[in-house]
Amino acid sequence: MFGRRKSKATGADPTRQRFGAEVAQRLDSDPRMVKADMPTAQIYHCLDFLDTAQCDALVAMIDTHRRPSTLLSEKAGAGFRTSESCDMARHDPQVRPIDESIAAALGIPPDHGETMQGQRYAPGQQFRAHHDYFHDSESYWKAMEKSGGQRTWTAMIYLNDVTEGGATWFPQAGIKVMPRKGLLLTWNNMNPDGSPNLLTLHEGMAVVEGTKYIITKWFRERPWITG
Ligand SMILES: O=C(O)CCC(=O)C(=O)O
Ligand SMILES: [Fe+2]
Repeated sequence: MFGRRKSKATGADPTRQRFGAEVAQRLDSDPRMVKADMPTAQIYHCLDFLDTAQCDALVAMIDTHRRPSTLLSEKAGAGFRTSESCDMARHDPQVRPIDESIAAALGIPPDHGETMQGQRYAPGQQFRAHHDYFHDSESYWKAMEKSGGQRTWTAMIYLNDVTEGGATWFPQAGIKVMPRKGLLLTWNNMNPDGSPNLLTLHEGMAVVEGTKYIITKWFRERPWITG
């Protein structure tokens, strides 16, 4: 009689609240994980999450497949995301165990993860300040709602050391993370009540010298359907 209620990208949400709490509990109980000391956002890191050989193998794949990065939003202008990226083949024997180990560290079923993204930044390239969660106001939301819904946690791994620049900066949470080979950085894009956390605004700062390679995983609130 009332039709199906469409879920929204924003506002408090019990599913996202539970999701956030369960992942935080998992990370808190893992001695490898270090929690950033701040009340405003849930941000963790883990040194040497990947070893040198794993990082080098992913870098080689990114170099083979890279193409100019794209954006979901139609509102961002030129220069917003100037890096190169690629999808990392999910079932590749070198990718799959890494994909699964990230999901296991967060305690999220692997099918909630979007395809792992590889990214490469040459000097001067950057990803300007953005949120990883989806906005209701954007035209992409309808499609995203059907393919697993909101993005909850992000996990990133730096695949090399960068000579200068290339930090991941959260200007509102007040934290800047320098690239370090093998380091995993992960954060909850939601608040404890399941609403989007505006303070997770972050930027991939321009590389000054060297080249920056990372992989990124975005985890949805429901299984991500590849269509
Ligand atoms: O390059 C970085 O440090 C940040 C990357 C990022 O924000 C993303 O992939 O969503
Ligand atoms: Fe991001």
